[in-house]
Amino acid sequence: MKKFENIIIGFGKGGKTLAGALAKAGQTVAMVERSDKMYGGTCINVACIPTKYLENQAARSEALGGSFEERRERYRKAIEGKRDLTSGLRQKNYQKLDSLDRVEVLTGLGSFVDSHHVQVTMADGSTELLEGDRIYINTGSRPFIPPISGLADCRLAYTSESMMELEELPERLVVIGGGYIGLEFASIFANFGSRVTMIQDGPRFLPRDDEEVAAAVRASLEERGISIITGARITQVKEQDGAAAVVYEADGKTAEAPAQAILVATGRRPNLEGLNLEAAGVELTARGEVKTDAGLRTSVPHIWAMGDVKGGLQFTYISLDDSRIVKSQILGNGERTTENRGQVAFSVFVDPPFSRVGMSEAEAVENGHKVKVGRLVVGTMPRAKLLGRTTGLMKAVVDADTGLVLGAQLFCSESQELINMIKIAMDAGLPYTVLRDGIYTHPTMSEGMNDLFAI
Ligand SMILES: Cc1cc2nc3c(=O)[nH]c(=O)nc-3n(C[C@H](O)[C@H](O)[C@H](O)COP(=O)(O)OP(=O)(O)OC[C@H]3O[C@@H](n4cnc5c(N)ncnc54)[C@H](O)[C@@H]3O)c2cc1C
Ligand SMILES: NC(=O)c1ccc[n+]([C@@H]2O[C@H](COP(=O)([O-])OP(=O)(O)OC[C@H]3O[C@@H](n4cnc5c(N)ncnc54)[C@H](O)[C@@H]3O)[C@@H](O)[C@H]2O)c1
Repeated sequence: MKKFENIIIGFGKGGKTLAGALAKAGQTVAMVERSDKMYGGTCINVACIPTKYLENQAARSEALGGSFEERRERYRKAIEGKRDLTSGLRQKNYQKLDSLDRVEVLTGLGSFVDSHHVQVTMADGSTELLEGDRIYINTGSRPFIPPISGLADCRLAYTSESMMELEELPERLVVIGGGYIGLEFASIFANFGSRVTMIQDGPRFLPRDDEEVAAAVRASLEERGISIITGARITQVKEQDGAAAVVYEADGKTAEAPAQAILVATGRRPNLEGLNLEAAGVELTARGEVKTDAGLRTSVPHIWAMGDVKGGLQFTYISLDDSRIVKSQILGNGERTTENRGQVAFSVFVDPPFSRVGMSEAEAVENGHKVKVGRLVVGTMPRAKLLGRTTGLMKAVVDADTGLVLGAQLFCSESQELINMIKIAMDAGLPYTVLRDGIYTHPTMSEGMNDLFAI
């Protein structure tokens, strides 16, 4: 049996960052990762980085235009390029931890034996027993596959991960789900040249976002040829002769969407497979997530959880911040918690990207604020014009009494960068006039703040 001060199960963003910090502080760490294809976690291998690479390649391909055959060839090259990128990152991530004297990386499935012992089962079936003073669960999430008749057996149905290994560009793609993965893949494959249909169950497109901005996002996707069906009940997936069809009911009618490929993007659930949490006495929430307090401690005092496995927002930067919170508990003064981490912004990388932070106008009013709303049509901005990226709308919500920024929704080129500036202003408690009256470099999208906040 090997003894460590810290055992981390899962080589995700939170886990690897914490491992480095603990080792730097002189502590020993065992990093347990079940797959040699996943060093560095979901983000760099099968999620954020490869999707954003493909998003960039797809936009370039769309700009070049050409026949479906030419687009198909560019798609194949992009898949190859994506593999090179992720394998390079994976190797770097492994080396970065493996090169640390106090860290040992063990490649095998981690399972609790009791609250201080983890058994690691390697690919060849051999096992190693570890003892840890403190244990951290960072096992991420996996796709939820809804119980739709014919879906589980359909060979043309993919998750986001298997879809990115698809060698051939499908002529027709049906995306099930209108969340972040659904939107990003719909946008990517439309830019590569597939005919895309997106089907979601809920009646409202982007249900948590400002209606006017959501309508602008929808109109832009539809103009790009993506067909969006909301309020649908999918009843069956059919497959015959190398083609598939998604059967659904919407507006009181039954219809079929034909497909060469179906992407299932209906949410992700905590990855607890094989962990044997009961043996450690770690409790789950009613939703099946690892239950944690504001310091990310589980129901067992020397076990913590970070990232997707503990539920809540599923983003790489949340897992990263979770590691800061745990580090603050273990190595610091325990001040940082989930309650004081500040505003969390989101960006969905459609083309152009859509980003938000804080409250929408409707949410602010519901929360009892008297609001002032700024609105900017992106097509009027010099930067948007010179880039030829004139699609978009920005909205900002300000508390009319205090002048504090309550939120912003930006659908425009570079919104994934702009939103962080607004987040900082909100965290710092700056009045909106600081953004309104700032001197910005020109010609940039940032200078839009002068007009957006001129309210
Ligand atoms: C297609 C897609 C695109 C995304 N795009 C973005 C984006 O642009 N920006 C963003 O911020 N977020 C994005 N996300 C979300 C983001 O990827 C996740 O929130 C993040 O990767 C979760 O990290 P984590 O630290 O919780 O764990 P992960 O990175 O998921 O790591 C968990 C690790 O644990 C391992 N593991 C699991 N069980 C065991 C076990 N029992 N023993 C040993 N090892 C185990 C897994 O193999 C895995 O390597 C995207 C997600 C997807 C699916
Ligand atoms: N840019 C980013 O930061 C980024 C990108 C991709 C994914 N992610 C993360 O990954 C997570 C998972 O993404 P996701 O898109 O799978 O989940 P999601 O929860 O965002 O969306 C799921 C969608 O599927 C729909 N749905 C569920 N069951 C359905 C059914 N039977 N028929 C039709 N529609 C159905 C839901 O209404 C919803 O539109 C997200 O929480 C997100 O945080 C982030």
